[in-house]
Amino acid sequence: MTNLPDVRGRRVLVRADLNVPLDGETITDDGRIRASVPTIGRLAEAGAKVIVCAHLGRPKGEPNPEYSLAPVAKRLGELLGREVAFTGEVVEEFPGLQDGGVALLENLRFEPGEESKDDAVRRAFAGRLAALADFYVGDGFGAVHRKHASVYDVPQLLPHAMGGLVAAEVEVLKKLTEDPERPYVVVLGGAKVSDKLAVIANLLTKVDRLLIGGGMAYTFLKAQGHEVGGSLLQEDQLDQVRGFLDEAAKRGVELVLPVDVLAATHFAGDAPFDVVAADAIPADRQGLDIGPKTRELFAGKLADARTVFWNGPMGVFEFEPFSGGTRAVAEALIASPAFTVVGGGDSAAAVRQLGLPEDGFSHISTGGGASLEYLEGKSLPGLEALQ
Ligand SMILES: Nc1ncnc2c1ncn2[C@@H]1O[C@H](COP(=O)(O)OP(=O)(O)O)[C@@H](O)[C@H]1O
Ligand SMILES: O=C(OP(=O)(O)O)[C@H](O)COP(=O)(O)O
Repeated sequence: MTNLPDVRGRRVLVRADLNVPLDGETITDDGRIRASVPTIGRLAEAGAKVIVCAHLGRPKGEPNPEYSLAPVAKRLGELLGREVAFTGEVVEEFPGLQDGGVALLENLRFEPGEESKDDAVRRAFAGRLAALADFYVGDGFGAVHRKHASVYDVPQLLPHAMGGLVAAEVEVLKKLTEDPERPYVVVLGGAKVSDKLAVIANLLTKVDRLLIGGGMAYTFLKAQGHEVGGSLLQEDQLDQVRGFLDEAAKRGVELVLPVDVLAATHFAGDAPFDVVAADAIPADRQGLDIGPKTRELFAGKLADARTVFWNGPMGVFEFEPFSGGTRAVAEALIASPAFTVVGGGDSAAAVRQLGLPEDGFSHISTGGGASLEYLEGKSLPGLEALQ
């Protein structure tokens, strides 16, 4: 941490990314909590009164018990080896917090001010958060691309510092932006299709190859004129995607799409499915994973890469029958001598859930969208505010 004066006895607000996958109240992967522990622990050791704030999921500005951070408070306490105070309030002063004590606020996205596009509304909420503390530490790397109150506005109201996690993530990603060894391949998948389509225009100016799988692939297949049945689709971005296909061809960037998929009857782990050609998805089916030919195709396209960034699972890996594509890409990266970076909450969780060795990658980042926007060369609100 830089620029932070002696914190003993002072109140420090830490913005962390604790957006972990949950099954009911059970945390299925605690990677992001673990990644947040060093900064929080160090501040507590130094005698600060640490108030942690974070979001979970996308509850859209209103309280929703499904997205409560209560299970996260419990897990954070276990990992820190100290009690974490949690009252279920988004803005809470914790007057009884001792020096070295840690508290967690409830999900910031329960308040409309957190994500508001209206600067005044966002700043008003930021003011309430800033009033809780004397200092701010920005350590939620996975959210630094969001112009949200806790990420962008609060650091403008308080003396602030960049947390160790954000600093370490940026250090690694810098290597990918400064003269990456080629071929440079980016693999995109996952479900945040709209967000990730937005980064492709810029990536096409930087990479040699772009492999597209997961829920991202179907908007491309549809843009090529194929039916995709009930697969994930960003209907309003088809024209934009046609533009990417043209632009890639013009620039000589290889844009590689699935040639086959696992087409399931519905979205469930036990749904019947068939392997079908990517241009022959039946109308009553949805693609939940890339097929075996695509796995081989993608592995081949990764074999000679010297730099790889991968964000977004290739299928619904949470369901075992649809985890094979994600496993195949992960294994291709593990086998590769390239500089390999995996980013994203679910992508990192997938690597761990599939029992793959984390040290098989050069770096596993806690941020997917944040990493992609950094690689685009964009200025990220949460980094800008910490400069
Ligand atoms: N074909 C698909 N259809 C629906 N969801 C998919 C598909 N492929 C992957 N997904 C889902 O994408 C989610 C992860 O997406 P995303 O949040 O974009 O990744 P990350 O968190 O790594 O950035 C996973 O929960 C996975 O089930
Ligand atoms: O999960 C996250 O991003 P990621 O899926 O791109 O890794 C971050 O917590 C940001 O969440 P958001 O994409 O709902 O703003």
